Amino acid sequence: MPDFAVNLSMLFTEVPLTERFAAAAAEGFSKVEIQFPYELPADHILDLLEQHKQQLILLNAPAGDWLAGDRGIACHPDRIAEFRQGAALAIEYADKLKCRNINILSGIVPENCDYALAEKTFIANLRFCAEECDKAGIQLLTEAINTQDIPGFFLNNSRQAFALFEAVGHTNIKLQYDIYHMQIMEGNLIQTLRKNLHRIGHIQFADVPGRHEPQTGELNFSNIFKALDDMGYSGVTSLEYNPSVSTTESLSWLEQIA
Ligand SMILES: O=C(O)[C@@H](O)C(=O)CO
Ligand SMILES: [Mg+2]
Repeated sequence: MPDFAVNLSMLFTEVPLTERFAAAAAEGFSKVEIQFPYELPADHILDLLEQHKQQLILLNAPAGDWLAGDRGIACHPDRIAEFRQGAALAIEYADKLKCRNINILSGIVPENCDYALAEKTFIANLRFCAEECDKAGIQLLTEAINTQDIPGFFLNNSRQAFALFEAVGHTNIKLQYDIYHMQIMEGNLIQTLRKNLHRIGHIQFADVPGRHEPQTGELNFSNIFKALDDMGYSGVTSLEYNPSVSTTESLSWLEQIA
């Protein structure tokens, strides 16, 4: 079975972020991820991780002004300085929290922005971060996100990601493969994972449709997890779904299929 982690930004939201570490530990999770940890000082998060003997395995770099509609700014030509400042903050948090993976969100292509310029900006920002993360011993990731949930999101399928990696030309960049987004955008999950495992650094999942826990939609997670084992995937696989019931109740699939 995969090495599971739980996303504390989407699960255990019944309680404030500071209490989710304990809630996750009570359900047996020793690995956690947080999309945007910046609302808490890194020292506070470190205390919580140590208290609950947990490892933070992933955080996102700041993604602009989420409430104003930003979903990342790495492809925004006019915000390169802001993006790089955010990347530095992400590395500072990751360093302090001993977190070995940072995810960069490309963002939505800005209105009236030439697509080629957005692509060029994203490539340059990924190259810059790949190098900065490399120096800090951190794996840089970027995630493809479906365009139903986020219309206009620049990076939205695996083929596009792998072509971009060629253009970036740095070894320290891998795909954060989110099974939920990829089922919506391209399907063919197991074959894509198997063929590209060497370029995939982290996996997340939710069922489709609805983005809820396994067994609520169309995906056969029992087969997917078995295939990941069979292909030798040794990374972490994270629960990143909106529970359709309470978080604790939503975990019943773990006993049934995992
Ligand atoms: O899939 C997602 O939505 C996340 O992994 C994420 O980081 C966007 O904030
Ligand atoms: Mg995801």
